[in-house]
Amino acid sequence: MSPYNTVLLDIEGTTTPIAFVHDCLFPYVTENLTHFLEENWNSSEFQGHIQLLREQALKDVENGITDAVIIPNGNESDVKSIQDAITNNIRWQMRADRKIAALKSFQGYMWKSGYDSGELKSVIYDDVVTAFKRWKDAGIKIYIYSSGSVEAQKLIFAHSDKGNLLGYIDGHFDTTIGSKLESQSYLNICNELGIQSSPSSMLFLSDNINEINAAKKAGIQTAIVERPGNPPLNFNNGSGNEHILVIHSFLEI
Ligand SMILES: CSCCC(=O)C(=O)COP(=O)(O)O
Ligand SMILES: [Mg+2]
Repeated sequence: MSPYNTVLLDIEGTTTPIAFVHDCLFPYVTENLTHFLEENWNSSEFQGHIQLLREQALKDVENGITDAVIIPNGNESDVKSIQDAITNNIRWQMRADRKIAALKSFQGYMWKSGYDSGELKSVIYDDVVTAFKRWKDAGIKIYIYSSGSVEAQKLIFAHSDKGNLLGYIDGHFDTTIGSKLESQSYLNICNELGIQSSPSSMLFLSDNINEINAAKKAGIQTAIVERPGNPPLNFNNGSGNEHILVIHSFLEI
């Protein structure tokens, strides 16, 4: 690996166990949804999130996604029918684990209540904190790029089992900069950070081979992170992935 002065980190499967996301964060949304909709119905912030979900559902239908759940507006339907449609829409998107900005920002908005009440506390791998300290001591900048919304990312690092880690992080990116599966998104991040002429000065760590390949194509250095509970990598000869550096802890870098 060549020297790097910026790291870009995925969250789920990389800094945080997939199990925390699927066994704690996602059930928090599905189990509390009905009550949350009733409690927050008159909040303008809440209605802003619902409007994003409504617009996304219309785009989904336009794009031929036949099982998309349309959310009517107040002129078209009564409150109970709208709430049922929102519930069905969110449950459908979460079953499919969609990495769509409207869903992700709604989830982040709901998780805030869970972190504030103490019901949620995130899990960050031990080596991540040690690596954060080492990188900071070496003057290396730390950025996050996750499908989770920026708000949700900040909550994960602020309310972790290792304490508030936000002070280590120089900035956050979510899919509003582009899909994690497209090289252009990584170039956009380099542009934002003013390192477009030297993308190889950045190291991207993720558990997802398709994200790693997209970042590599943009000229960024990469390593794939294999954590307990992540799906097996199965890099067979001929897959084209044999040369990708596999790590099990950030301290191997
Ligand atoms: C950071 S919010 C919780 C995780 C989440 O919803 C998600 O989609 C994370 O995906 P990642 O890109 O970090 O693998
Ligand atoms: Mg991930």
